[in-house]
Amino acid sequence: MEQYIIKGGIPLNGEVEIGGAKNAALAILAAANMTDETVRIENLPDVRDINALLEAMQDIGARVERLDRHTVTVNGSCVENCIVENENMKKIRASYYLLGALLGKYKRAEVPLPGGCNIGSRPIDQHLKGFKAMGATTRIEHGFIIAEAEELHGAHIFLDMVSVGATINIMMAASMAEGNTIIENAAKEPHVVDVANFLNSMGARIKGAGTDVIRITGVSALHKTEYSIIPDQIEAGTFMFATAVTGGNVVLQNVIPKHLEATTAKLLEMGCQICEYDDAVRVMAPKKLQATHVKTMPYPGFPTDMQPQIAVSLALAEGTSIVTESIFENRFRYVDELSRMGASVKVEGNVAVISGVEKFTGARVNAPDLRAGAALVIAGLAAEGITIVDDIYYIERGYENLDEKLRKLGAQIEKVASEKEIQKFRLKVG
Ligand SMILES: CC(=O)N[C@H]1[C@@H](OP(=O)(O)OP(=O)(O)OC[C@H]2O[C@@H](n3ccc(=O)[nH]c3=O)[C@H](O)[C@@H]2O)O[C@H](CO)[C@@H](O)[C@@H]1O
Ligand SMILES: C=C(OP(=O)(O)O)C(=O)O
Repeated sequence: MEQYIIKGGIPLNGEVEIGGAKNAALAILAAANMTDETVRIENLPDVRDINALLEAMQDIGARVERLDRHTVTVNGSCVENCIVENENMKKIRASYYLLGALLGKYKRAEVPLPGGCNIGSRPIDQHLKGFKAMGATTRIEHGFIIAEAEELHGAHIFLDMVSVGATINIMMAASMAEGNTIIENAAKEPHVVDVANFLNSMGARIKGAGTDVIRITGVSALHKTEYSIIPDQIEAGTFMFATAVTGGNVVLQNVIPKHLEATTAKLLEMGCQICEYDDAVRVMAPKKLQATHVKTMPYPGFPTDMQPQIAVSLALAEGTSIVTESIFENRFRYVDELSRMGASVKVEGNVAVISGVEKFTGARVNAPDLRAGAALVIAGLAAEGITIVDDIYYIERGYENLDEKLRKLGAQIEKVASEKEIQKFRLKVG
């Protein structure tokens, strides 16, 4: 089991390159199986979830070629059966995108019930409701969701809540259904738009992605394309809070500043200065962060995937902050770990009341999930002394070379795998 070991207290400084968006890339890879022609995908993050999905696609017969670390070609013409048995697909959330993609193309899909971060109950009833409205039957047997249809037809679908996964899944299946589909109360996240742009570049006819009404006219076949994935707004936001909390000054390259607006607005309220360029942003931290309140919301609101990172930063701000988590019911599991480092946070239901403290002190903590894990790394960067973050497997689901990127910004952080390596780090940093 690997850990991150961090000697905190160093302001981050310099430039960091942000990778492609995991949550866009996962859906785009699944959608790449919807044509018999070869699709080239660039700016793919090299993270565990992506590699697990690529492996599962190969298991069902897709031909995947890695041209370089961030570029693949996918050819789905050899997909032999639509039964996804790969064990890892139980663990990741985005395996559900194979349902929409395979159902759209082959009118049949069998996929394990998805996993992902343990941040709430995470039902997929809206995905299934959409498929049913398009003429599919769905059932759950032996841990698999089976969706099949004689033929898929367009439908008018109202989502009961704003769901990124359901919006994208329905959009994929509807791209190859007969006739017109309308998705109302659709998610507007940048990755919904990215997946729509990708499908359109393959010949799909999707309009309105990025608004809450998406209209899709089904086509009978999709064709080859070359596509570059958008930058990861959550990776970018994570580095922005890491900069803020360490009192640093960092330029993030390869970002779309518009996608970061909710994060930027909060950092400004907390006293940071932000400069926006065409495809970069600079974050300059103040001497002391100020408290603020935040509520997670679907895009363009403040992202739930950034909630632990802002909460950790507020725990070191001057004053009392209120963080309300309105998307997932179990996304404060990191708070006990943070308390070990000296944070003062009281959680009641979906609200955390955070009284800023003067400093954190390093401790050994567990990453309970992906973003909470990243947030604990941020806490370690700011803490006095040494922090060890266990279970970094979760963090690596969604961050490529987090330790390396932080080291380039001056942080003292290393990935270690044994007590011996931990001791070596302690001796090195003094
Ligand atoms: C792989 C991926 O892209 N994961 C992202 C995706 O997850 P995911 O697609 O699971 O999140 P959704 O947007 O679907 O979930 C939003 C809310 O709707 C509920 N819901 C959703 C679908 C459904 O059928 N029924 C239902 O009740 C969920 O429990 C949650 O409370 O969007 C989340 C919200 O931005 C992000 O935190 C995740 O990082
Ligand atoms: C919650 C997340 O991922 P997943 O939906 O894959 O669990 C995330 O990316 O923060």
